[in-house]
Amino acid sequence: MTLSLDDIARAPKALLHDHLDGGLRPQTIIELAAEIGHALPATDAQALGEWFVAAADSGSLERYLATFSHTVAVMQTAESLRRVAAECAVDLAADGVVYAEVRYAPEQHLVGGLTLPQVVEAVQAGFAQGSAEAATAGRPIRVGTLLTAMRHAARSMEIAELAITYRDHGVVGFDIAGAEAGYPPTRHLDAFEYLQRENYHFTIHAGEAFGLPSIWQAIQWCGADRLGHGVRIVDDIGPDGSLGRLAAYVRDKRIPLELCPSSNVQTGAATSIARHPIKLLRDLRFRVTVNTDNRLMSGTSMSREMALLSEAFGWGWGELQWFTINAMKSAFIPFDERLAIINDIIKPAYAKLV
Ligand SMILES: O=c1[nH]cnc2c1ncn2[C@H]1C[C@H](O)[C@@H](CO)O1
Ligand SMILES: [Zn+2]
Repeated sequence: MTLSLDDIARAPKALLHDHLDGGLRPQTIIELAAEIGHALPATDAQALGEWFVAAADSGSLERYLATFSHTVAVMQTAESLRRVAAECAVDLAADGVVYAEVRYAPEQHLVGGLTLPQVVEAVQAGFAQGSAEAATAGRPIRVGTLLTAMRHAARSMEIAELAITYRDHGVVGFDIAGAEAGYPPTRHLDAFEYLQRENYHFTIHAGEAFGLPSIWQAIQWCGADRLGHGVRIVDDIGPDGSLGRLAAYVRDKRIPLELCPSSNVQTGAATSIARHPIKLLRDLRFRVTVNTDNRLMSGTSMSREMALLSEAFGWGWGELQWFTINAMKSAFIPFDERLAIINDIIKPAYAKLV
């Protein structure tokens, strides 16, 4: 059975890996760019949306990341950050996402003179506003934020401290992102060690553009709770399904993989949705989650990612519920709050659908 996009949009979903600066509405980019005189590659919303997808469809993570210069450019004031975050919450909720962790790199939003705390507070205000609007519209959503440090830069300790400062104000975790090759996670070991001493949670983009050494460092040196992508863990799985030591560790410890199917095809981490390692990883019962990464650059949504997988692998409500509960189990909010979302929202809704 293949599920339709509309059916899937009605089901509750949980999203752990979505970038704030990778999910703007094209029309919002156009309006914000006009206010500051930023030149865009297209001036009509439809054409701009298509430009992002085509430009990100490059086969290389570095070229994919180059498209963010336009979104980051229009997110340099408190008002623009607030607006983008509010719209993000509204859009995710309208797509049936009931729990989301949205990440962004505060250090990339200082060009207009904001301080790091001002950036965080503007984004938090936007999520509060957007979540309230979504609840009023009958689509309640809970949004937690992850603060990302850019792996080529040298501000990870500062960003880790920022995350701790705002841990009781909606910031639920930390991450590093950016070009992976040449920037191993161990460059930021001091930040990860600090966060561990603070009993905090973090994920690391690893195993996307670079393979097993990156995943191994993220887990065994840095202590990552989850892997951003982690898709290249398949390099440690034999043709007969036998697991190497690292793959076995990841599965045994139930380390969540934040898989992002469409993004992986665009950056060359997977050759197609139909050949995406998510099928093998699910069959082997890794802790697999489904994510959007960058809705603008992939022209996608959480429901669309699920629909693509349903079409490619014949997955139905049973599999979708499994992915959704996996994501909720792996969220960075407290255990009792995760359990409440699973038991009060997700399970009753899927019980009706299955
Ligand atoms: O998939 C990704 N891999 C590595 N870095 C990424 C990915 N998607 C977005 N980023 C970067 C670009 C953004 O500006 C930054 C913060 O969200 O994170
Ligand atoms: Zn990402």
